[in-house]
Amino acid sequence: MIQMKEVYKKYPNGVVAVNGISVDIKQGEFVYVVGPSGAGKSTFIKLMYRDEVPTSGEVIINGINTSKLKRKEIPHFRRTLGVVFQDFKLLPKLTVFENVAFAMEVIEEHPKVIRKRVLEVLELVGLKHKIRMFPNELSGGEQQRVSIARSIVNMPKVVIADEPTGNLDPETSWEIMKIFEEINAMGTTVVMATHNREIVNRIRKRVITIEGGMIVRDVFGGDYGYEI
Ligand SMILES: Nc1ncnc2c1ncn2[C@@H]1O[C@H](COP(=O)(O)OP(=O)(O)OP(=O)(O)O)[C@@H](O)[C@H]1O
Repeated sequence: MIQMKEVYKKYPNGVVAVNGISVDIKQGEFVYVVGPSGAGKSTFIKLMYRDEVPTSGEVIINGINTSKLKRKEIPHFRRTLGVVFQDFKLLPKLTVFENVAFAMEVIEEHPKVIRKRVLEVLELVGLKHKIRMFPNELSGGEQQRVSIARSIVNMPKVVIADEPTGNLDPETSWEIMKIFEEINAMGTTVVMATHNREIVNRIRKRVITIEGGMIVRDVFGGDYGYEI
C-alpha cells in the first residue's frame, strides 16, 4: 500500500529532511506520525502524495513508484489519494457542495452520480444542512469537515492528513478525529501527522516517531512518546 525503501530527501538548500526511512503501511491501517518541529514529518507526508520526490530511495504508493510518474500522470495519481491539510485549502468562491463536487467533476463523473455521492459524504461529516454555504460562513471545524468530505469523495484507498486538527479547539478536534476513525473503519488507510499528544494517547493506533529525518520509534498502540 505505502512503502518507502531507504528514502532520503535533501532540499536544494542542503537540508536533509528525510535521512534513510524505510517503512511499510498496509491497507486499512491507521498511523500517526509524530515528532518534534522540523523533524521531517511534513516532508515524509509530502513524499506520499508526490508533492516531493525522494533524492534517493523509492516511494511506492498503491504499487506506483512516485519517482517514475510522468508530469502528466501526477494529477491522476493524486486523485487516488485523499489529502487533508491544517489550513483546509477550500475554494472560497465555491459553496460547500461545489467544493466537494469539484473533486468529482475533474474526473468527469456523471452529474447525477456526483450529486448522490457528494450528499452522501457531506452527510457522513454532518454537514448536509449547510451545502449552500460558503467556506467563510463556516467555523474552522466545519471547514475541516468539508475538506475531509472532499478528500474521500472519490473513494481513495488512502487518506493522508498533515496536522488536520492544528487549527481547531480540543472539542472540535475530537469530533474531527471521530470522522477519521469512521473513514478508517470503512477500510481506508489513514496516515496523520499530528502534534496533538492527547489524541495520540487516547485514540490508540500505530505511532511512527520521526526525529532528525529518521524513524526512531514505530509501535502499535503507542503513546505520543516524546517531550517537546
Ligand atoms: N521546501 C523546503 N526547502 C528547504 N527546506 C525545507 C523545505 N521544507 C522543509 N524544509 C526543512 O526540512 C526540515 C524538515 O521540515 P518538515 O516541514 O518536514 O518538518 P516537520 O516535522 O513537519 O515540522 P513541523 O512539525 O514544524 O511542521 C526542516 O529543517 C525544514 O526547515
